[in-house]
Amino acid sequence: MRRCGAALRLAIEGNIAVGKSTFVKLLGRTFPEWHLVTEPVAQWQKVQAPGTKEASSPQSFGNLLQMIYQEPSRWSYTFQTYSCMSRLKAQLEPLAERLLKTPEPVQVFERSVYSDRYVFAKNLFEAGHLNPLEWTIYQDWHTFLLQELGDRVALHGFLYLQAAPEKCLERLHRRARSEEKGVQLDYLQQLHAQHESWLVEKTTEVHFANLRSASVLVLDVNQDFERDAAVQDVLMTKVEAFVKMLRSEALPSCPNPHSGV
Ligand SMILES: Nc1ncnc2c1ncn2[C@@H]1O[C@H](COP(=O)(O)OP(=O)(O)OP(=O)(O)O)[C@@H](O)[C@H]1O
Ligand SMILES: Nc1nc(=O)c2ncn([C@H]3C[C@H](O)[C@@H](CO)O3)c2[nH]1
Repeated sequence: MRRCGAALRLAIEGNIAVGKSTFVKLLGRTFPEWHLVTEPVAQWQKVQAPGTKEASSPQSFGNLLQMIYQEPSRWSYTFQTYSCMSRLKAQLEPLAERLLKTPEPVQVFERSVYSDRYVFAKNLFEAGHLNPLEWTIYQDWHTFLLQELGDRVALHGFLYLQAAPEKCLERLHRRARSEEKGVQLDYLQQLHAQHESWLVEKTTEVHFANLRSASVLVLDVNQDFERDAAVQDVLMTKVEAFVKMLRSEALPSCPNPHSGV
């Protein structure tokens, strides 16, 4: 159970190009006091030695995102170790000073150590790009690390942005990220099915009790919310109600600092 003053922790999940980054920006405008953590794509596009800053060491070891799309069987295991580690680091970052002063802090992560396994790595294994030995090793360290870290990496809820794979492909083409130019509809259909099994149908076997009990808010984002204030309002109202519900569930005995009592 969450202590009074501890942050409520959420992750945004959804298919490639469904609009997560766009949604994060909208959350930032609507709830400026929330702490939002974007997916570290730039880090995957330019892998550098740990502890080096671009100014001090311009050496990059390569674009891992491009490598996995070009040669998935060669690079899937490497990618999933790196993506999961970067997500773990983000989820373990201590609360920013600014958030410590907020009465009801909220942290929102773009994807999580859970989608790393139950969407992407699982899909790569089922597609034959992770071999059984690699998948076994990945799952072994993933379970071990997350069980050891316990509540430190636990999330209270998920905001699942749901849209048809065809819509995601349309947006992916519009965004035109060079590494993704070979992405086909069938890959987005596979990832859509993984999200649905995990977050909606709940048929994916998960290995963490706190993950099973986390709530999921499904948000239909087929409609264009980028340029439509009314659609944005509907989405933000749902998020606000979800957060309120999670707070009352996780903190039944904490006084509400906004209630004036
Ligand atoms: N609801 C929407 N309607 C129309 N276009 C959208 C919508 N949301 C996002 N877009 C557009 O779709 C493209 C992809 O959006 P975005 O980069 O936010 O996706 P993402 O889910 O963060 O992608 P990734 O999975 O690669 O991190 C962008 O060009 C964005 O402007
Ligand atoms: N293989 C694989 N595993 C992941 O955990 C993962 N997370 C994100 N991505 C890809 C999707 C977008 O192209 C791009 C930005 O989201 O990175 C991933 N690919």
